[in-house]
Amino acid sequence: MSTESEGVALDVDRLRMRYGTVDVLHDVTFQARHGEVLALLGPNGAGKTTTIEILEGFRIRSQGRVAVLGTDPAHGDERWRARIGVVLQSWRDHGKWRVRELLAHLGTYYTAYTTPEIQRPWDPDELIAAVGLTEHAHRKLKTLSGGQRRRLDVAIGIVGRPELLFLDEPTAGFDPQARHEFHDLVRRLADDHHTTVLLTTHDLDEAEKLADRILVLNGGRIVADGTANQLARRIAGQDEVRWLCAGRRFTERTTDSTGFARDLFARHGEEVQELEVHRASLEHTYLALVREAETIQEGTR
Ligand SMILES: Nc1ncnc2c1ncn2[C@@H]1O[C@H](COP(=O)(O)OP(=O)(O)OP(=O)(O)O)[C@@H](O)[C@H]1O
Repeated sequence: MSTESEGVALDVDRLRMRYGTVDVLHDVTFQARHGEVLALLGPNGAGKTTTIEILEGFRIRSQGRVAVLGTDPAHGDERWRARIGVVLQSWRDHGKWRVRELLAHLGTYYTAYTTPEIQRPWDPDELIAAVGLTEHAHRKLKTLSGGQRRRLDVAIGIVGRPELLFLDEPTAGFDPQARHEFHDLVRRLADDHHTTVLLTTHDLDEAEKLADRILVLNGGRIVADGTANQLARRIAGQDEVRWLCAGRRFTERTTDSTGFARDLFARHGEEVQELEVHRASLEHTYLALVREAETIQEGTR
């Protein structure tokens, strides 16, 4: 049975990439299930864009096995490509086109790839509403602001209702409201449409808010893979649980705060008040993971 039929949308096994004589990806291995949102984090030059471009079929890997929706992206055909969405850095061409006109035009390409499960393309007016561009539907592209263009980039990436969406730093340049709306849109794509999403970002709050799982890439190696909670625990070890019971304040450290809280309520019921669970922030965790990986890599040089 193929991994795709087992619910795996992305399957990357010992992926290597070499530019000239320099290895920039070393045995990168991870999987994503259908409907999962994965954030790829890592310092500048870690290999995030290279990884994404290999998965998109835009770069040919040096070694390793890669399956994207069950297909090797180096040999993906048009039908495969129609199932993938890519949000590229800003769409600069077609300045004279209008927003709705361009989306309706690009959408026609996907009609042939409609399946019983997925009606392609996305209705242009619904799509424009989903990315918050309704007021600007009839504006020419060259008159859009940077943030509005970025929303359009996202709309172009999803017009074919992709089953898998790649987003490379999608919210760079967004104002807080646009960022918030974009986060809602990505969560809706994953939750309601079962779209798998792989995004790169330098915004740790974004990763924490959006991602079901976080991968940290450093120096071309995956140095962590897990939920924000799991990563925090790996570094900080334990959560701190605080609560008030019969007028007294308590603090306890635990590796299983959910189980701890369940027991607490089972034992003390409504006497438990003001329950708080604190864990290391993702920023703290991320910096510690990158530092830890750099120490190990220096030791092996
Ligand atoms: N075409 C290329 N030829 C040679 N080296 C390259 C090429 N593209 C990328 N690299 C190198 O590969 C490494 C990984 O680059 P990549 O762009 O994948 O990193 P990144 O994690 O996306 O970085 P950033 O956060 O800065 O976007 C870097 O050392 C970069 O200099």
